[in-house]
Amino acid sequence: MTDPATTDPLALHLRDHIAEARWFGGKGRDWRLTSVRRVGELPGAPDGGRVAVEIAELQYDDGPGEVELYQLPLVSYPEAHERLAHAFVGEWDDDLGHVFVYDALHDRESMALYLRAFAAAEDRAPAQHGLAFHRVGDHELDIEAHSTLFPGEQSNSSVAFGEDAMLKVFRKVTPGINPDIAIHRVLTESGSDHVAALYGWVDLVDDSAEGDTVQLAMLQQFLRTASDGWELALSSVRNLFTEADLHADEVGGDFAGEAARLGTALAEVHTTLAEQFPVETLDARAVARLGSAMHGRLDDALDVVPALAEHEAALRATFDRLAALESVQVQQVHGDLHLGQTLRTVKGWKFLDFEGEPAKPLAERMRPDSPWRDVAGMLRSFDYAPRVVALTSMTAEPGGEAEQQAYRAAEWADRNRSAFLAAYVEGRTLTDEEDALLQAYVADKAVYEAVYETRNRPGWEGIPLDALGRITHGAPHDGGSRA
Ligand SMILES: Nc1ncnc2c1ncn2[C@@H]1O[C@H](COP(=O)(O)OP(=O)(O)O)[C@@H](O)[C@H]1O
Ligand SMILES: O=P(O)(O)O[C@H]1O[C@H](CO)[C@@H](O[C@H]2O[C@H](CO)[C@@H](O)[C@H](O)[C@H]2O)[C@H](O)[C@H]1O
Repeated sequence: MTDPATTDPLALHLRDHIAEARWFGGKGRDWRLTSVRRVGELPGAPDGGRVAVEIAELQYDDGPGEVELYQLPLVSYPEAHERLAHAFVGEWDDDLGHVFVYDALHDRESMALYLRAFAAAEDRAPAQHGLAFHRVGDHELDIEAHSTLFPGEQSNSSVAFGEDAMLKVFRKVTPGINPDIAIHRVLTESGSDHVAALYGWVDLVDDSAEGDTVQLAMLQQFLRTASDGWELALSSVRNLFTEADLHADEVGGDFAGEAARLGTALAEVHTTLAEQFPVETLDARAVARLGSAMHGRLDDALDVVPALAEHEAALRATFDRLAALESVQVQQVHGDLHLGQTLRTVKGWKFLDFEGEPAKPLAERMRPDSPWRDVAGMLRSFDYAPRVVALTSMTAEPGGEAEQQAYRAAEWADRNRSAFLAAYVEGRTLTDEEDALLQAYVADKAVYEAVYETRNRPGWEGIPLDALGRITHGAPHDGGSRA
């Protein structure tokens, strides 16, 4: 196929735009832009311009024909706009004449069109211009609110509307149900206190998308005054580290109360998800497959992180213990939980980003899993927080500050893991089966992290590797509450 980037001016400019975008997940890989398709337009015209949603299809040439779709809302104006210079995509001729094209998420006029389209929509709204805007609940949107693009966008782009609402525009899109929208919707409609309420979403309704809807964006409550759980945990650790003579339970910034509240909140979310989505019992064969999947991930990880070999035998025994269980109950879970996916508000903890692991195919992300996967994700995060503070602040003197900090890091992690877990299970002791599941999920996550850190944050791989050293030597609170 001819690379459209060599012929079409839009594609030519989009290729560079995508390559440099922070949300583009294929950086460093060998890829081509195979098509760009205009799938819809926003009703209304800002300053004689047009806001259109383009879907770019990318093909990776370094793997077995992998294809990805990326969403680009673009605004075309007949004149250049200096205020949008930082969001400039390119200029070319199209049916509007000569146009100056910008990333619409940076443009208040364009984002106001989104807000108005939501305000005009009702649930199950018919598609307009290829896009269908849906509403949930009866929250009255502040349609005068100005938009502000969130700094530090990662896999997606989020825009706040004043203090009222937040639009998350999914960048990499896949035909089918988006778990973030589906789960937020169910939790909102069932009155859960532990998510930012869903106000609406946008679908692309398009025959050429092989009959499948593509979910493009979601609008939700903006938790303006909320604090990021990861940042709160880091500042609690810093407090501990500055009080050299005090223990974790004696310093002002002790996090254990918050950790316990997080445990309770997660248990409540799991209960609601179990009520609202199907719950299944995996039989012995399916459980064995769960164990095999963990072995398989370890096989792959060993190629990337040779240091894992030291823990291989013990890890395999941990996975075999899970694989030997007669049955396992599975349900809808978060799937990618860590402290960075939590926000503390005056009304308690909220969980964010129910997209699951972005690297997994969509169908797999909505597949029921054990709730212990989410618990394990949080336990790993409590291990990370003090290690990250120590890594970024310690002076590595043997026998000096470094050793003392390592000791205190372990103390902080133990205290908060225990508080979280005890609250999650309401103080009871884990059964043998639960312990086997939790140990296996914690180990599986740490193996994943060893690969993630090796690829993304060299210097941090010691965090999961040290944890694996402890886990495989039976440390009590790294993955269980029974010892
Ligand atoms: N409803 C909300 N209100 C306020 N801030 C939010 C809200 N949802 C997410 N955020 C902030 O935006 C950041 C990115 O959100 P997230 O859902 O994790 O997006 P992404 O998929 O891009 O990672 C979060 O770290 C959080 O700080
Ligand atoms: O935020 P994502 O859902 O894309 O998750 C990826 O990035 C995370 C890092 O931001 C990574 O999480 C790991 O590091 C965190 C500290 O930065 C720590 O709290 C987590 O426990 C640890 O797993 C996550 O693994 C990766 O998938």
